[in-house]
Amino acid sequence: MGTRCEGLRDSLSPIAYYEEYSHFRLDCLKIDDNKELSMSANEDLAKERARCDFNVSEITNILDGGIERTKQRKKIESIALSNGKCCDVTPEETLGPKERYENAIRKSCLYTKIVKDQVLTLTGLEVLGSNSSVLRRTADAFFKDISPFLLHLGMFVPTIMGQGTPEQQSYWLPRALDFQIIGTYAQTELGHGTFIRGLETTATYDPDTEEFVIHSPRLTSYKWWAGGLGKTSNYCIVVAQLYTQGKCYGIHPFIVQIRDEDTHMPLPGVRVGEIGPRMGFNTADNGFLGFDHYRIPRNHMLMKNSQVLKDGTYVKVASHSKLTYGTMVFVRVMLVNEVAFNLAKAATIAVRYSAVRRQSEKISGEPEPQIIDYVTQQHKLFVCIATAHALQLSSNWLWKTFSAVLADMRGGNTENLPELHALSSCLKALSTSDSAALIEQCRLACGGHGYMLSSNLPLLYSFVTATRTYEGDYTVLLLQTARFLIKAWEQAESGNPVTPTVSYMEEAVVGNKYKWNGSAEGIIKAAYYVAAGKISSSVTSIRKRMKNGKAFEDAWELTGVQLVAAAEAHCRAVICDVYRKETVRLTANSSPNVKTVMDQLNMLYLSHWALERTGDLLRYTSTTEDDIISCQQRYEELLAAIRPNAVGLVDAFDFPDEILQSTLGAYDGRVYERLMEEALKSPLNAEPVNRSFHQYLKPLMQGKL
Ligand SMILES: CCCCCCCC/C=C\CCCCCCCCCCCCC/C=C/C(=O)SCCNC(=O)CCNC(=O)[C@H](O)C(C)(C)COP(=O)(O)OP(=O)(O)OC[C@H]1O[C@@H](n2cnc3c(N)ncnc32)[C@H](O)[C@@H]1OP(=O)(O)O
Ligand SMILES: Cc1cc2nc3c(=O)[nH]c(=O)nc-3n(C[C@H](O)[C@H](O)[C@H](O)COP(=O)(O)OP(=O)(O)OC[C@H]3O[C@@H](n4cnc5c(N)ncnc54)[C@H](O)[C@@H]3O)c2cc1C
Repeated sequence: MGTRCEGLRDSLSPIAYYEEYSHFRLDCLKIDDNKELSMSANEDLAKERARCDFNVSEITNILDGGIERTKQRKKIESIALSNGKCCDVTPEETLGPKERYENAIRKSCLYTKIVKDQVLTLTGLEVLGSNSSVLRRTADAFFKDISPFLLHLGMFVPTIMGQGTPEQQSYWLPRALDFQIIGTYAQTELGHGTFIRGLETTATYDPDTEEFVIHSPRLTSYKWWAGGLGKTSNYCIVVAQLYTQGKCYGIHPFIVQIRDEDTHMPLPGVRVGEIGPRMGFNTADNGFLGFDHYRIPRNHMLMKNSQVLKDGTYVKVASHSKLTYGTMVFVRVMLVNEVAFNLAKAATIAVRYSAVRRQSEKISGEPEPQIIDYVTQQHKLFVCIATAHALQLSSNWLWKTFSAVLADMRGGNTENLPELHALSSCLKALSTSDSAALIEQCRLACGGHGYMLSSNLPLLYSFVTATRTYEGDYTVLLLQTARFLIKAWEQAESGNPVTPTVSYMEEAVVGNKYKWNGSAEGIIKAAYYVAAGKISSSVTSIRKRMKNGKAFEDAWELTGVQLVAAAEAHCRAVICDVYRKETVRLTANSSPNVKTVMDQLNMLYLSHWALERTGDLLRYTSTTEDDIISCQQRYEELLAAIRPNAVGLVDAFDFPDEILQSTLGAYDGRVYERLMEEALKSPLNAEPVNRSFHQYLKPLMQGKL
């Protein structure tokens, strides 16, 4: 049998090998008819569902944005899931890097075809319309890691939409949306990611040929990181320093063809490849890209915000200098939704597993309790459910804000752009950071089994932790928000009006201390006072340092730790506020039990953060130790109140098993059976004896090495 397994690899292509391989590995181990692998659902989970006291689909509808949207989502999911072979026969994580990439391309094409042929035609939807989050969610039934097409839809297409003229859009968008070309977004270089004004790739206009010459002058100017760049894309957005008539006009976006549309060979003057193994994103062929005096037509510069005329004259069209950064703002807004979705998956896995898993003894001799009955476990898990709600509702609110500012800008009004930039920066920073930390908390809450890739928690973590870095690093984005906050504080101090999200400053600049009251509104107000206190302390530090002779830039830099904390506190207060208001608004017509459980989750989130920040509350408000004690007591009561509904709450996220892709989190709770089934798929189990025994172990053990 072992010989049959070993011989097969040589005779088949890698993918065929892996598909074939899985069919007989069970007979290699002779356990394909193992009677112990029960097919019945877990009884504990069934009991949990029976004790849930609210209507699960009501909360599903709230999270989806209404009953009609739930229906639409389910329709799209069922079309996609019933077509095509969603899941891998062999887990993708057991494949080698090349096979894994090839498999990801196979699945991306399969999914794209299903979407194009069936979802779009049947439902009349647009790929990037209001249902993009549903397409993104459904895609997870096909990919455990990342599709190499993510950057095409996530950044290449949005950049053309946001930065191209109407003519450019009508030329490029139909080809891109029909997947006749596949693109990515190459901005970051080996030497610079954060400081984009320092990018080194040049685009020099040549009026004689009406072309731009794209060039990478040195190693550090090589583009680095773009997803789908290594092997998949034949076009990309390249962000480069624009030179015309001997002058540099700063960074601008260009559409650059990098591979032949027929042969897919890199074009002369283009050096492109994949950057090598990474902590995650291993199926996304993140790439490098360099140019040797590579020429592109003049009209491949995206010219909505500024233009280079045929004679080389530079014309600025946009009224705001930072509109070139528009794609980043758009993606930051999208990412809040993205991480809320991934956190909801992790919470579903960990809560269901915690209802199935029994461990230790609470009382000697008694049956082992479900681990979800330990209050410490509830403390780890329920905040994850609450945070997923908080981020989902904040993301919907941010999207509305983004759309309103975009509409204003279409009419030439960029007045609200700074506030949008400050908001999207801090919400991106905090949502990605919180989600990464809480997904890791879910993994830890699942003990040893959480460490299995088949639980899907490590993959979720490796994906989400990257979101904290890409599209603007956490610290860097909070410092951007801090710039806005400090200016707003100075405006409030001098009695000038400030924008809505910082209106709390008008009251706080007077210097009153806020008296704690444990209501939801009271905690939110206290959170705003903490933010105001931290902003005020930062302003004082900067002024003191400047008084002592420091230049503003140095004083700012030396106050950096406080500024980041101030921006974090501001953003936390905004999330608390939005989460509260949206919960009240969205449950106004809900049944009483739905209202109650949504309110409990909301209060849990607010109390959790009050307790996490007791030092700040004691410092910046009139909160007393007794107030903290009663807040702690309320928090523990909430854990107990939520406990019976915990499984119902994660069921309300409504993830089909195909999307969750987790041995620990499946709806039926057959955790141990699934763990064994997945273990048996390990390539190492395809043969009873591995050849390394004969090559190395046996000679070592017999002293013949
Ligand atoms: C159909 C088939 C399907 C197939 C299968 C596919 C599966 C998918 C399915 C569906 C998909 C649907 C789509 C879903 C999308 C989901 C999400 C998408 C995920 C995409 C993955 C992305 C991967 C990663 C990509 C990247 O990382 S790209 C690179 C990003 N890089 C950065 O973010 C760099 C960060 N740096 C900066 O932003 C800036 O340099 C800076 C830090 C802001 C500093 O800039 P600088 O010019 O130096 O400014 P300052 O001097 O600091 O400030 C001056 C001034 O400007 C203001 N400012 C700065 N930025 C902005 C801005 N953006 N807007 C407005 N104003 C800005 C700043 O506040 C200052 O103002 P003041 O002077 O007034 O203070
Ligand atoms: C998985 C993944 C996918 C990516 N995909 C893409 C893509 O498709 N296209 C693309 O163009 N790019 C992509 N990137 C690159 C990404 O946008 C950058 O890595 C990110 O913007 C951070 O920049 P950096 O790597 O230069 O970090 P750095 O800026 O070098 O940061 C390193 C450290 O320095 C600190 N730091 C930097 N500047 C300051 C400052 N002013 N003040 C205080 N601290 C500072 C940071 O906080 C951080 O701790 C991707 C990255 C990853 C990890």
